[in-house]
Amino acid sequence: MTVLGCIADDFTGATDLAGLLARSGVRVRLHTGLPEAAPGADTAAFEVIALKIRTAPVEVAVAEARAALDWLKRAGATRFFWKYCSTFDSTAKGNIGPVAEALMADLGIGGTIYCPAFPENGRRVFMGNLFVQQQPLAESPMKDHPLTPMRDSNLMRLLEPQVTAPVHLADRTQVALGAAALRARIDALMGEGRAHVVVDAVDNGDLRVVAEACRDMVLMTGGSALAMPLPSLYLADGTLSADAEKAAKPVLGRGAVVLSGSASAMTNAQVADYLGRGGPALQLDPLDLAENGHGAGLDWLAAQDLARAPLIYATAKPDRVRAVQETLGVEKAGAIVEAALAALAVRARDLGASRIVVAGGETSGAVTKALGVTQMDIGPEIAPGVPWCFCRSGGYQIALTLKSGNFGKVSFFADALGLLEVA
Ligand SMILES: Nc1ncnc2c1ncn2[C@@H]1O[C@H](COP(=O)(O)OP(=O)(O)O)[C@@H](O)[C@H]1O
Ligand SMILES: O=C(O)[C@@H](O)C(=O)COP(=O)(O)O
Repeated sequence: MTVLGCIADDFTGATDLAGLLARSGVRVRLHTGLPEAAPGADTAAFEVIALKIRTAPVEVAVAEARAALDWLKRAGATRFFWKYCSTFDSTAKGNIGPVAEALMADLGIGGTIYCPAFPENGRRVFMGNLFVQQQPLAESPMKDHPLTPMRDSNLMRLLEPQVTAPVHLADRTQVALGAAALRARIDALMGEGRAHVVVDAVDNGDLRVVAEACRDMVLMTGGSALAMPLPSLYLADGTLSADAEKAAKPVLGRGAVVLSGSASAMTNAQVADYLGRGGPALQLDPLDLAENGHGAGLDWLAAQDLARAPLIYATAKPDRVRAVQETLGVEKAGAIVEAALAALAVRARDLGASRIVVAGGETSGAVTKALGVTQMDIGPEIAPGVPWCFCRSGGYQIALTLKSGNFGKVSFFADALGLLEVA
C-alpha cells in the first residue's frame, strides 16, 4: 500500500527525491511520466511520478499534476508530496504555486507548506530567503539559468504572484521551538481560509523538525531533503511497516556515454574536468544543429569506442548561451539541444552503451522519454541527490543517472562511471 504519493516537476528532481527516500531502505518506485496502466496490487510504499512540467505552460503543468495525483490516489496514497527544485526554479506564472493550488483544490485542503532547503547541496532557507551555498539565490549562478533565471531570493515574493491565497512565513525561530510548537504556528498561520506557508530550514536537523511537524499533512511541498526524514518517521509511528526490498544489481556492459545539456556553473566545471582526462568528446553547437540537424553527431558517435565513455555536450558559458538564445529564441535553442542529445542517447544505447550519464533536468526529461523508459529502480547514490537508476530501454537493461545541473562534485562524470561494476 502506498503511504506517500510524490509528484516531481522534472526527471532529475524525481531521481533526487527517490534516491533520498531510498536511503532509508524502504521500497521506492519511480515512474517516468504518468503510468499508462492503472495501479496494480504491488504498489510501493513510496511511489514517485516524474513529470516534465517545470517550464511547461501552466495549464499543461496543472493538468498533468492532477492526473498524477489521481493515479497516486488510486494507488492508495492518502498523503502527497509536490517536489520542485531546491533552487525554486519557476517564473512569475508558475509552476510551483499553480500546481500546489490545483492539488490543494483536488484534495479539498486549505493550506500547505513550502521548503526547498537541501543543506547537503548548500540550499538553505533563512527568514524566507533562499541561499545557494553562501550566496542569496538571486546572486548565485541561478540568476543566469537558461529557462528559469532566478532574480529574487525571497520565497514569499517569488511565490506570491504564482498563487491566489496569502503567503506566510514560519521562520527559523519557530522551527527552533520544535515540531509541536512549529505545527501550532503553521496551523495558526493557515487559519481558516486557504494559505501558503514558507518554512525556514538551514540544516538537516531543521528539516527533521519540519517533517515531524507536518508528516500528517495531506500535502507537503518542497525539495527532496524535506521528504528524506519521512520514511523513518512513518516507520517509527507505525504508518509504515519495514519493507527493505532493494533493487537487484543488474550486470552491465562496458559501453558508456556522457551527455551534457546543462549550462550550469557546476556542469561547466564538470565538463572541463572530464575533458581534462583526455577521453573522446564532441561539443554540439546549437546554431549548427539548427541549420544542419544532428546527423554529424550520430556519425561521430558511431565511430567511437564506447568503452572509453565519450562525452557529448552542449554545455557552454552564460554569454555563449545568451548569444545562441538571442539568435534562436530561448525555447527553440533548448528544444534543439534536447532533441539532439535525446537522439544521441538512443543511438548510444543501440551501439552498446549500457551506462548513460545525463546532465541537466530538462535534458534528462528529453533523454528519458526518447529512451522509452517508464519505470526505474533506485541504485547507489553517486552524489547527494544523484543516484544511478536501473531500467529497461528498447529491450536493453541499462543504468541511467540523471544529474541536476548544479549537483555533484567537479569529478562527477568520472565518479559516476567508476561506481558501477561492469562485466
Ligand atoms: N549552448 C547552449 N545554448 C543554448 N541552450 C542550451 C545550450 N546548452 C544547453 N542548452 C539548453 O539549456 C537548458 C538547460 O536546462 P537543463 O537541462 O534543465 O539543465 P539544468 O539542470 O542545469 O537546469 C536545456 O533546455 C538545454 O537544451
Ligand atoms: O531539487 C533539486 O535541486 C533537484 O532535484 C532538481 O530539481 C534539479 O533540477 P535541474 O537543475 O533542472 O536538474
